[in-house]
Amino acid sequence: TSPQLDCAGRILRLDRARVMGIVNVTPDSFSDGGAHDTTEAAVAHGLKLVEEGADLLDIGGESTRPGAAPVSVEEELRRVIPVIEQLAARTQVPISIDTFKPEVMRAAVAAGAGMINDIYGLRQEGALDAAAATGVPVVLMHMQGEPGHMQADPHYDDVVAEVHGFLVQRLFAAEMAGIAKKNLLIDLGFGFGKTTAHNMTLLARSERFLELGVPMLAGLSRKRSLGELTGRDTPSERVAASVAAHLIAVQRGARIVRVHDVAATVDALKIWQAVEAVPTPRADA
Ligand SMILES: Nc1nc2[nH]c(S[C@@H](C(=O)O)c3ccccc3)nc2c(=O)[nH]1
Repeated sequence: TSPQLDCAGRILRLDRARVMGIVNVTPDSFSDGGAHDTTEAAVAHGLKLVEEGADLLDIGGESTRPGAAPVSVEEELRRVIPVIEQLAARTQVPISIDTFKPEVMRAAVAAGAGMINDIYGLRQEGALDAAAATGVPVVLMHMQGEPGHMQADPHYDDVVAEVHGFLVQRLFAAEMAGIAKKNLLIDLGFGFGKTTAHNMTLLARSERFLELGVPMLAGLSRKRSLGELTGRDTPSERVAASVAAHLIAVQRGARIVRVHDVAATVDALKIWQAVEAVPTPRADA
């Protein structure tokens, strides 16, 4: 049986790389920031990404960009719950909640989310128990430091070994908390306490993490490192770089890519899948 994730009843097959579309529900990312506008615009954006071919959506109510103001539980719930309810009702794809707050995890799954995406790798107080109680798959991501200062001066003796060790520890903690291994995914956390050199080293050596035995998610979409490498100072000018980076991530083992530009990424992966489908010549042929 080919690998798959049961996202609260919505099955995400991992027989081929899957595309996770990003839906940010942060007032500053929509028109006048009014609550109704924000919900409506976020739902419309999510529906558009599914039309473009997204296999699942990632709903985030708190920007974790360096320097972003923290958001209260109440405010984050006000932002994400209506969007999750509407998208779960109007699409068939699994909905992931991008949060590190236990209360938001529980409420989001109750509202229809089928996956938890936690940039803190369930390290916040109560997060392990909350995630275990929901029974949905969880993405455990590596981050060095905190969003507020993680990019000040990231340093590793051996970035691959240190990220690997962190993920081994989080996988163990999650399984000890009662989360089945079939419900666990890992993510190297590109841009979370890493220089561009660190990010490229991790991307180059992604296959090293496959021995952990769980699907890997990669998120490089429009990130600063891609801007540094291309000279594209505006995130929306980093589409080609993002597509290239995610194609490489898939070639080196990633099973899910978290992207803004769904249509472009879906097209690129179709070419990859066509090449993957070509049978390997028989040794004696
Ligand atoms: N699992 C997983 N979740 C994620 N959430 C985000 S937020 C991202 C942004 O797109 O703004 C971002 C980029 C750089 C700094 C802060 C926030 N990035 C990921 C990721 O790489 N993996």
